[in-house]
Amino acid sequence: MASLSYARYGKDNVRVYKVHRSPTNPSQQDVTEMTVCTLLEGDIAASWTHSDNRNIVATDTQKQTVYVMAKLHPVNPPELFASILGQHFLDQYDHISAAHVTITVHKWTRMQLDGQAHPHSFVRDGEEKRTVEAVARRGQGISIRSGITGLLVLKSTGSQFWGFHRDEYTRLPETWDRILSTEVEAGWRWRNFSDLEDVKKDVEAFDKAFKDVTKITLETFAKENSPSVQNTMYLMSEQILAAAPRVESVEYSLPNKHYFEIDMTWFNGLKNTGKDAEVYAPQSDPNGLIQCTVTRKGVASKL
Ligand SMILES: O=c1[nH]c(=O)c2[nH]c(=O)[nH]c2[nH]1
Repeated sequence: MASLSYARYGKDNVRVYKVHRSPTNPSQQDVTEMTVCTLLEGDIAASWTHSDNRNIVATDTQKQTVYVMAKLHPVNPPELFASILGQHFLDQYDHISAAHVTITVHKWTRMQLDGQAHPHSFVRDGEEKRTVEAVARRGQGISIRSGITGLLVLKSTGSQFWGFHRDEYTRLPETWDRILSTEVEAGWRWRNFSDLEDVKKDVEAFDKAFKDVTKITLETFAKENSPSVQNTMYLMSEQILAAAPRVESVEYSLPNKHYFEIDMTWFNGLKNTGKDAEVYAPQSDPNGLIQCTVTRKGVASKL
Protein backbone atom coordinates (compact mmCIF):
# COMPACT_ATOMS: atom_id res chain seq x y z
CA MET A 1 0.00 0.00 0.00
CA ALA A 2 0.94 3.65 -0.01
CA SER A 3 3.32 5.27 2.47
CA LEU A 4 4.40 8.89 2.78
CA SER A 5 8.12 8.75 2.02
CA TYR A 6 8.95 12.45 2.19
CA ALA A 7 7.17 15.64 3.14
CA ARG A 8 8.02 19.23 3.91
CA TYR A 9 5.99 22.37 3.80
CA GLY A 10 6.23 26.08 4.41
CA LYS A 11 5.77 29.55 2.95
CA ASP A 12 7.29 30.60 -0.34
CA ASN A 13 7.71 34.09 -1.80
CA VAL A 14 7.69 35.93 1.52
CA ARG A 15 8.76 39.42 0.50
CA VAL A 16 10.57 41.46 3.14
CA TYR A 17 12.07 44.93 3.14
CA LYS A 18 14.17 46.24 6.03
CA VAL A 19 15.57 49.71 6.56
CA HIS A 20 18.45 50.65 8.84
CA ARG A 21 18.57 54.31 9.92
CA SER A 22 21.81 55.78 11.19
CA PRO A 23 21.38 56.61 14.92
CA THR A 24 23.21 59.92 14.44
CA ASN A 25 21.54 60.94 11.16
CA PRO A 26 18.15 59.28 10.56
CA SER A 27 18.02 60.32 6.88
CA GLN A 28 21.19 58.24 6.26
CA GLN A 29 19.70 54.82 5.55
CA ASP A 30 20.57 51.33 4.29
CA VAL A 31 17.91 49.08 2.77
CA THR A 32 17.59 45.36 2.10
CA GLU A 33 14.86 43.71 0.04
CA MET A 34 14.60 39.94 -0.17
CA THR A 35 12.28 37.06 -0.91
CA VAL A 36 12.29 34.21 1.60
CA CYS A 37 11.10 30.60 1.44
CA THR A 38 10.86 28.42 4.57
CA LEU A 39 10.18 24.68 4.46
CA LEU A 40 9.96 22.46 7.55
CA GLU A 41 10.53 18.73 7.98
CA GLY A 42 9.85 16.60 11.06
CA ASP A 43 7.11 14.71 12.85
CA ILE A 44 4.45 16.07 10.54
CA ALA A 45 3.27 13.04 8.59
CA ALA A 46 -0.05 12.68 10.47
CA SER A 47 -1.32 15.81 8.78
CA TRP A 48 -0.96 14.09 5.39
CA THR A 49 -2.01 10.58 6.43
CA HIS A 50 -4.54 11.09 9.28
CA SER A 51 -5.87 14.64 8.90
CA ASP A 52 -4.18 15.46 12.21
CA ASN A 53 -2.81 19.01 12.15
CA ARG A 54 -1.59 19.19 15.76
CA ASN A 55 2.08 19.33 14.74
CA ILE A 56 1.55 21.69 11.85
CA VAL A 57 3.17 25.08 12.39
CA ALA A 58 0.95 26.94 9.94
CA THR A 59 2.62 28.39 6.90
CA ASP A 60 1.17 31.73 8.04
CA THR A 61 3.04 31.30 11.35
CA GLN A 62 6.22 30.68 9.36
CA LYS A 63 5.64 33.92 7.43
CA GLN A 64 5.02 35.89 10.66
CA THR A 65 8.24 34.37 12.05
CA VAL A 66 10.20 35.66 9.07
CA TYR A 67 8.92 39.19 9.77
CA VAL A 68 9.62 39.00 13.52
CA MET A 69 13.13 37.56 13.02
CA ALA A 70 13.86 40.28 10.45
CA LYS A 71 12.85 42.89 13.07
CA LEU A 72 14.84 41.31 15.92
CA HIS A 73 18.02 40.31 14.05
CA PRO A 74 20.36 41.54 11.33
CA VAL A 75 19.23 40.50 7.83
CA ASN A 76 22.77 40.82 6.45
CA PRO A 77 24.64 38.91 5.33
CA PRO A 78 21.76 36.72 4.06
CA GLU A 79 23.70 33.57 5.05
CA LEU A 80 23.51 34.74 8.69
CA PHE A 81 19.81 35.62 8.53
CA ALA A 82 18.96 32.27 6.87
CA SER A 83 20.87 30.48 9.64
CA ILE A 84 19.16 32.49 12.39
CA LEU A 85 15.75 31.65 10.93
CA GLY A 86 16.55 27.97 10.45
CA GLN A 87 17.94 27.61 13.96
CA HIS A 88 14.92 29.42 15.40
CA PHE A 89 12.52 26.83 13.93
CA LEU A 90 14.54 24.00 15.52
CA ASP A 91 14.76 25.78 18.89
CA GLN A 92 11.08 26.72 18.94
CA TYR A 93 9.57 23.38 17.82
CA ASP A 94 10.90 20.08 19.21
CA HIS A 95 9.08 18.04 16.57
CA ILE A 96 10.72 19.88 13.67
CA SER A 97 13.91 18.12 12.55
CA ALA A 98 15.02 20.32 9.66
CA ALA A 99 14.36 23.83 8.43
CA HIS A 100 15.19 24.81 4.87
CA VAL A 101 15.53 28.55 4.34
CA THR A 102 16.05 30.04 0.89
CA ILE A 103 16.70 33.75 0.43
CA THR A 104 16.89 35.76 -2.77
CA VAL A 105 18.27 39.27 -2.34
CA HIS A 106 17.10 41.99 -4.73
CA LYS A 107 19.58 44.68 -5.69
CA TRP A 108 19.18 48.22 -4.38
CA THR A 109 22.39 50.11 -5.20
CA ARG A 110 22.88 53.50 -3.60
CA MET A 111 22.46 56.38 -6.09
CA GLN A 112 25.46 58.52 -6.90
CA LEU A 113 24.37 62.12 -7.55
CA ASP A 114 26.93 64.80 -8.51
CA GLY A 115 29.65 62.41 -7.40
CA GLN A 116 28.04 61.98 -3.95
CA ALA A 117 26.46 58.84 -2.47
CA HIS A 118 22.82 59.74 -1.78
CA PRO A 119 21.83 58.97 1.84
CA HIS A 120 18.53 57.23 1.06
CA SER A 121 17.96 56.79 -2.71
CA PHE A 122 18.70 53.56 -4.54
CA VAL A 123 18.53 52.16 -8.07
CA ARG A 124 17.99 48.64 -9.44
CA ASP A 125 21.15 48.57 -11.56
CA GLY A 126 21.02 44.92 -12.57
CA GLU A 127 18.69 41.96 -12.36
CA GLU A 128 21.27 39.59 -10.89
CA LYS A 129 20.36 38.14 -7.49
CA ARG A 130 22.37 36.97 -4.53
CA THR A 131 20.94 33.72 -3.18
CA VAL A 132 21.31 31.54 -0.09
CA GLU A 133 19.98 28.08 0.69
CA ALA A 134 20.54 27.11 4.32
CA VAL A 135 19.43 23.89 6.00
CA ALA A 136 19.45 23.67 9.80
CA ARG A 137 19.16 19.97 10.66
CA ARG A 138 18.84 18.86 14.29
CA GLY A 139 22.11 17.35 15.49
CA GLN A 140 23.84 18.03 12.17
CA GLY A 141 24.55 21.75 12.24
CA ILE A 142 23.83 24.14 9.40
CA SER A 143 24.69 23.61 5.73
CA ILE A 144 24.86 26.64 3.45
CA ARG A 145 24.99 27.09 -0.31
CA SER A 146 25.48 30.67 -1.48
CA GLY A 147 24.90 31.75 -5.04
CA ILE A 148 24.40 34.32 -7.72
CA THR A 149 21.82 34.04 -10.52
CA GLY A 150 20.78 36.13 -13.49
CA LEU A 151 24.13 37.82 -14.17
CA LEU A 152 23.89 38.51 -17.91
CA VAL A 153 27.21 38.95 -19.75
CA LEU A 154 28.36 39.17 -23.35
CA LYS A 155 31.70 39.50 -25.10
CA SER A 156 31.81 40.45 -28.77
CA THR A 157 35.12 38.67 -29.46
CA GLY A 158 37.77 36.74 -27.52
CA SER A 159 35.95 33.40 -27.66
CA GLN A 160 36.63 30.33 -29.82
CA PHE A 161 35.21 26.84 -30.24
CA TRP A 162 37.12 24.34 -32.36
CA GLY A 163 38.61 20.85 -32.21
CA PHE A 164 35.31 19.32 -31.05
CA HIS A 165 34.17 15.82 -32.07
CA ARG A 166 32.89 15.60 -35.65
CA ASP A 167 30.76 12.88 -37.26
CA GLU A 168 27.91 12.57 -39.75
CA TYR A 169 25.58 14.54 -37.40
CA THR A 170 27.89 17.56 -37.18
CA ARG A 171 27.05 20.80 -39.01
CA LEU A 172 28.65 23.39 -36.71
CA PRO A 173 31.77 24.97 -38.27
CA GLU A 174 34.82 25.52 -36.10
CA THR A 175 35.36 29.14 -35.05
CA TRP A 176 38.33 31.09 -33.77
CA ASP A 177 36.31 34.25 -33.14
CA ARG A 178 32.74 34.29 -31.91
CA ILE A 179 30.33 36.15 -29.67
CA LEU A 180 29.95 34.61 -26.20
CA SER A 181 26.98 35.41 -23.98
CA THR A 182 25.56 33.70 -20.93
CA GLU A 183 23.42 34.28 -17.86
CA VAL A 184 25.60 33.21 -14.97
CA GLU A 185 24.21 30.93 -12.31
CA ALA A 186 26.92 30.07 -9.78
CA GLY A 187 26.75 28.39 -6.39
CA TRP A 188 29.32 27.72 -3.70
CA ARG A 189 28.87 25.24 -0.85
CA TRP A 190 30.45 25.95 2.52
CA ARG A 191 32.03 23.34 4.77
CA ASN A 192 29.32 22.40 7.26
CA PHE A 193 28.78 24.79 10.18
CA SER A 194 28.46 23.04 13.55
CA ASP A 195 25.92 25.59 14.85
CA LEU A 196 24.82 29.23 14.65
CA GLU A 197 27.87 30.37 16.64
CA ASP A 198 30.08 28.73 14.01
CA VAL A 199 28.25 30.71 11.30
CA LYS A 200 28.73 33.94 13.28
CA LYS A 201 32.47 33.25 13.67
CA ASP A 202 32.92 33.25 9.88
CA VAL A 203 30.38 35.97 9.14
CA GLU A 204 32.78 38.21 7.20
CA ALA A 205 33.59 35.39 4.77
CA PHE A 206 30.10 35.51 3.20
CA ASP A 207 30.19 39.04 1.74
CA LYS A 208 33.83 38.57 0.77
CA ALA A 209 33.04 35.35 -1.12
CA PHE A 210 30.13 36.99 -2.93
CA LYS A 211 32.37 39.90 -4.02
CA ASP A 212 35.21 37.54 -5.00
CA VAL A 213 32.92 35.26 -7.02
CA THR A 214 31.42 38.23 -8.90
CA LYS A 215 34.88 39.68 -9.62
CA ILE A 216 36.42 36.33 -10.64
CA THR A 217 33.45 35.50 -12.87
CA LEU A 218 33.48 38.86 -14.67
CA GLU A 219 37.27 39.14 -14.96
CA THR A 220 37.76 35.60 -16.22
CA PHE A 221 34.90 35.97 -18.69
CA ALA A 222 36.36 39.21 -20.04
CA LYS A 223 40.09 38.45 -20.03
CA GLU A 224 40.33 34.81 -21.11
CA ASN A 225 40.42 34.03 -24.83
CA SER A 226 37.89 31.29 -24.16
CA PRO A 227 38.37 27.92 -25.93
CA SER A 228 34.93 26.77 -24.64
CA VAL A 229 32.34 27.59 -22.00
CA GLN A 230 33.50 24.39 -20.29
CA ASN A 231 37.08 25.59 -19.84
CA THR A 232 36.08 29.11 -18.83
CA MET A 233 33.77 27.92 -16.05
CA TYR A 234 36.45 25.53 -14.75
CA LEU A 235 38.99 28.36 -14.54
CA MET A 236 36.43 30.45 -12.61
CA SER A 237 35.74 27.61 -10.18
CA GLU A 238 39.44 26.97 -9.49
CA GLN A 239 40.00 30.61 -8.57
CA ILE A 240 36.97 30.68 -6.27
CA LEU A 241 38.23 27.63 -4.35
CA ALA A 242 41.60 29.39 -3.97
CA ALA A 243 39.97 32.65 -2.77
CA ALA A 244 37.49 31.14 -0.27
CA PRO A 245 39.15 28.54 1.97
CA ARG A 246 35.93 27.44 3.68
CA VAL A 247 34.16 26.79 0.38
CA GLU A 248 34.19 23.07 -0.46
CA SER A 249 32.72 23.09 -3.94
CA VAL A 250 31.65 25.46 -6.68
CA GLU A 251 28.87 24.91 -9.22
CA TYR A 252 28.27 26.78 -12.46
CA SER A 253 25.33 26.50 -14.80
CA LEU A 254 25.89 28.53 -17.96
CA PRO A 255 23.52 28.73 -20.90
CA ASN A 256 25.32 29.42 -24.17
CA LYS A 257 23.16 32.18 -25.70
CA HIS A 258 23.80 31.97 -29.42
CA TYR A 259 24.11 34.86 -31.90
CA PHE A 260 23.79 33.67 -35.50
CA GLU A 261 25.41 35.28 -38.48
CA ILE A 262 22.98 36.42 -41.20
CA ASP A 263 23.81 35.71 -44.83
CA MET A 264 22.82 38.80 -46.87
CA THR A 265 24.34 37.88 -50.23
CA TRP A 266 20.78 37.66 -51.59
CA PHE A 267 20.72 41.50 -51.28
CA ASN A 268 22.99 42.74 -54.06
CA GLY A 269 25.77 40.42 -52.84
CA LEU A 270 25.99 42.25 -49.46
CA LYS A 271 28.78 40.68 -47.34
CA ASN A 272 27.78 39.95 -43.69
CA THR A 273 29.46 36.67 -42.75
CA GLY A 274 32.90 35.68 -41.44
CA LYS A 275 35.18 38.72 -41.15
CA ASP A 276 32.41 40.91 -42.65
CA ALA A 277 29.77 39.95 -40.05
CA GLU A 278 28.29 42.97 -38.28
CA VAL A 279 24.56 42.30 -38.00
CA TYR A 280 23.63 39.12 -36.10
CA ALA A 281 20.38 37.42 -35.05
CA PRO A 282 20.31 36.79 -31.27
CA GLN A 283 18.63 33.43 -30.56
CA SER A 284 16.25 32.98 -27.64
CA ASP A 285 16.18 29.19 -28.05
CA PRO A 286 17.46 26.59 -28.17
CA ASN A 287 20.57 27.38 -26.14
CA GLY A 288 23.55 25.33 -25.03
CA LEU A 289 23.59 24.52 -21.31
CA ILE A 290 26.94 23.73 -19.70
CA GLN A 291 27.19 22.77 -16.03
CA CYS A 292 29.89 21.64 -13.64
CA THR A 293 30.73 21.12 -10.00
CA VAL A 294 34.36 21.67 -8.99
CA THR A 295 35.27 20.24 -5.61
CA ARG A 296 38.23 20.94 -3.38
CA LYS A 297 40.67 17.98 -3.49
CA GLY A 298 39.99 15.60 -0.62
CA VAL A 299 36.23 16.32 -0.61
CA ALA A 300 34.10 13.54 -2.20
CA SER A 301 32.97 14.39 -5.73
CA LYS A 302 30.00 13.07 -7.73
CA LEU A 303 31.67 12.58 -11.14
O1 LIG B 1 31.66 26.47 -25.59
C1 LIG B 1 30.95 25.65 -26.20
N1 LIG B 1 30.82 24.39 -25.72
C2 LIG B 1 30.07 23.45 -26.36
O2 LIG B 1 29.97 22.28 -25.88
C3 LIG B 1 29.42 23.83 -27.56
N2 LIG B 1 28.60 23.17 -28.42
C4 LIG B 1 28.24 24.05 -29.39
O3 LIG B 1 27.46 23.78 -30.36
N3 LIG B 1 28.83 25.27 -29.17
C5 LIG B 1 29.56 25.15 -28.02
N4 LIG B 1 30.32 26.05 -27.33
